[in-house]
Amino acid sequence: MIEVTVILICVLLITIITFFGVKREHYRKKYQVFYSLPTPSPTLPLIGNCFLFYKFDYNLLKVFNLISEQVGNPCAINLPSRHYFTSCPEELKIILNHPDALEKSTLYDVFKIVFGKALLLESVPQWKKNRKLLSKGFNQKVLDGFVDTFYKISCNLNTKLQNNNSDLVYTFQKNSWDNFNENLFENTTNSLDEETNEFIDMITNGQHTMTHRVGNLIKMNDFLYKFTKDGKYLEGIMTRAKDFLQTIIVKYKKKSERDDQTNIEENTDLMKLPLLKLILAKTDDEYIKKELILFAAAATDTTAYSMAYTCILLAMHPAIQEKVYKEVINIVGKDEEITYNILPSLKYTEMAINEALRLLPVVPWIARKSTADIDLGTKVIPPNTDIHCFIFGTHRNEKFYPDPKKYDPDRFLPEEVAKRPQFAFLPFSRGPRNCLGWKYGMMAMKTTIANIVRNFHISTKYKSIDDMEFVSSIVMSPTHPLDCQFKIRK
Ligand code: HEM
Repeated sequence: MIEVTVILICVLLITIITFFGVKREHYRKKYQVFYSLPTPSPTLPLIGNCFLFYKFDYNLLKVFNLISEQVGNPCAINLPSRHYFTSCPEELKIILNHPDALEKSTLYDVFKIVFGKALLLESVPQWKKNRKLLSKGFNQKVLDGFVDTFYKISCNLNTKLQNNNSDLVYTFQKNSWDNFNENLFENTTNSLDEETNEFIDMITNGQHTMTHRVGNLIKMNDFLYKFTKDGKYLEGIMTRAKDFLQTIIVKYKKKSERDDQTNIEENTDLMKLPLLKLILAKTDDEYIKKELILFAAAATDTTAYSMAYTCILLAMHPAIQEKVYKEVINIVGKDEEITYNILPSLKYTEMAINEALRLLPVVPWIARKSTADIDLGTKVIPPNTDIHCFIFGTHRNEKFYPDPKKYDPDRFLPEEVAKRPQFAFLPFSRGPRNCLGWKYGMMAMKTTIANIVRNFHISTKYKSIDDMEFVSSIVMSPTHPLDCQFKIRK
């Protein structure tokens, strides 16, 4: 009897070992290329390549540029689990369109403290529902209705730029904040007339504080983080931000009590429905505030930095600036209002902005997570792998952009665009989970830049983009005030 039991146990053990052996071999073969990708060295026990974040003081741009240059691209990074890193347009096309790469990377978990269940980080099933609903706040009719505000506020901006003593980026942040409040919160702010703005400061400081969690194993732990100085600081910011939003919500609710009570969720033919109304239709108070914070942050910083970079690049290239000026004068005139129907005709202005977004992409990096195999043709990425899409690297690849550091809007002539892979240009990301506000951003930037250029000669001391230095957390910002002068055109 004992002998039979021993034989049975042996057979069972051999079966189990063979089963796992075959499975392991199958796994190894399937993901062989992925597991043999080069990684930055050294890879340290427990922390892998996380030390790179400390080494470069959490400047993600420096870390990713170093990896690109030294290891090559695509490659893998150990953070401490194995992450995939690419800036190759053909791969980005597969990844960003893939239904199993719509989840956000676990690295973004550090931002959940602020954005929580908001659209940017929400997991896929709920994200799909929310995205469908909130997209209604950005249909073309709604966006066209925003342009008179963009124009009005850009006129106020011009009066400030004449004697601009404050930081260029800060001035543009105030401009974007006023745009955003009036268009999307139905709340008039005059931050351009104020010295400082608390909410903008919170967005800037909060973002840097959150990024310092990436790669820090203690700070990445939510429980421990609460007891750190940064954790307490961030909690303070959140309380103040929520108080601010509460006043907007109360104001809006009072106003809408007087309006007719439309059932927003069921109404499918909404021509002009502000984003705030769509978000407030939800019942979860915590969700509402985090979604509002996300939109405020997403809309303010991104467009502000991009407009500041466009101005600097135009200042560095007077001939290009003159071409934009001539287009605006020919199409709009010197003093006429810039209206929504004119915007599509400002083609060269758009090319100049696109080229600025290519050269200095305000969001230089995004990260997703695979929920199943992602077959890239040359390799298969396993499920549960973090995937880093290094947009900055794509935009500076000389294969698609010869002399990549040169500012040349003609790269965006239709015939030039047609020569490149579509995913070689992705400042707003691409695919179903791209930037929801990209059209809003482009329309705001076109109106504002056109109105600036027709009124000012812009100049700067910089001769090349290498005269400036940038740091990247979520958005890429300069490490110093930007030098830029605005002299009124006679
Ligand atoms: C120059 C301006 C802007 C740039 C370069 C930009 C860029 C981006 C990028 C790269 C993403 C990440 C997409 C991904 O993970 O694949 C994103 C997401 C997002 N952006 Fe923007 N953005 C800009 C302006 C705006 C504006 C003006 C708004 C709102 C009014 C906005 C709202 C959002 C939202 C809600 C998401 C999350 C989308 C989702 O996960 O479904 N963005 N943006």
